[in-house]
Amino acid sequence: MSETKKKVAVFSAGSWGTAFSLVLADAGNDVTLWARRDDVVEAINERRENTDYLPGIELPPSISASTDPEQVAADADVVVLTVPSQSLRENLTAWAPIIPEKATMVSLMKGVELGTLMRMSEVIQEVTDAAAQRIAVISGPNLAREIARREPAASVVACLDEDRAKELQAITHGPSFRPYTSVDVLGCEIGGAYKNVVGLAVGMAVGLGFGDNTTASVITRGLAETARLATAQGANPLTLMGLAGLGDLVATCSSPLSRNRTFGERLGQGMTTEEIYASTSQVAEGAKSCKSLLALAERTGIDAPIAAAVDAVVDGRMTALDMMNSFIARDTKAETD
Ligand SMILES: NC(=O)C1=CN([C@@H]2O[C@H](COP(=O)(O)OP(=O)(O)OC[C@H]3O[C@@H](n4cnc5c(N)ncnc54)[C@H](OP(=O)(O)O)[C@@H]3O)[C@@H](O)[C@H]2O)C=CC1
Ligand SMILES: O=C(CO)COP(=O)(O)O
Repeated sequence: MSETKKKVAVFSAGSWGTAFSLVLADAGNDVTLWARRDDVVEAINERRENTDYLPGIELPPSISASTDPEQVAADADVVVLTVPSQSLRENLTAWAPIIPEKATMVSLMKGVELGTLMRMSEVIQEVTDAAAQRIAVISGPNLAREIARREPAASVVACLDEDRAKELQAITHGPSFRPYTSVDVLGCEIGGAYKNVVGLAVGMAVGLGFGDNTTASVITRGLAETARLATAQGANPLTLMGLAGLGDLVATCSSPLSRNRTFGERLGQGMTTEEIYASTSQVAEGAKSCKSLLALAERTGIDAPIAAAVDAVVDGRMTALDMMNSFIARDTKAETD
């Protein structure tokens, strides 16, 4: 449990921002949530519930919300960022001037920026001009709804500054949430972004009606692909075997709560990407990040057959069934397990 109460600003009040606010509140901190819509702020402050994203979950008085970023960021010790990956740069450009200079910035996002191929911590560093040691990442098997229900879960707090990672560990450790520290920011971020792409592939297999042999094969080869890219970029291979790698991959690929797996399942059932976007506003980060991860793999000289095939299905250049067949076909460089 938190020894020192901190003031934490959380941008924004989607499913993970709200659930993570509960983690912070349970650990004894004061949390201010930024939401861009008045109705979300009113529901949180008046009804003590985020009816849009976490209906039925009561929010304690230590969590308040506002649409005013300046009010949210004022005097914050920690600023948590949890907007969709592809809008982070635009959002943070507006918020950078109001973030207190001493505050630790924490990314909860799992994606890689299109075009620049930057990880979220790199975008934060570039936009705010902060030292990399001031930026942390929290990533692990943390499906928002299960966290909000206080089901036990663990996660990784990664920061190049180990003392800062330990401080964040202390202020997030609560009755149902167990954070572990790491200095491997890169490994955690590649693990978090890649598992969404593998979750899409597994969802496609499920949507096509395939069983556990298929999904286990995709998960395992997906982990190999993730580890190949992450280690080539400089990550510790053990990170990919931990909570932010294998742990998150298993949670995402097994759970009907995962938006990426659900998105893949719909593709597997024959819906197009456009039809899926028209049917839901929920974020499936892997549908965008597969392109960035594929480009990152190409730039690094790494074979990434699952990311390539997922990208082709998302773009409508390949059917989900062809993707599964390409997975079995002997058309990649990898021959050993
Ligand atoms: N949900 C989960 O279980 C987990 C999610 N994550 C990661 O957290 C990040 C956020 O996901 P999550 O909370 O689930 O997403 P949600 O779809 O639940 O919420 C998205 C939030 O971002 C806001 N938003 C959407 N577009 C913009 C924009 N252009 N500018 C500013 N705000 C915007 C939404 O506001 P509005 O309601 O007004 O549209 C909403 O508050 C992702 O990177 C995801 O991978 C990580 C771990 C767990
Ligand atoms: O990152 C997550 C669980 O750790 C959430 O996964 P989805 O974004 O696929 O819902």
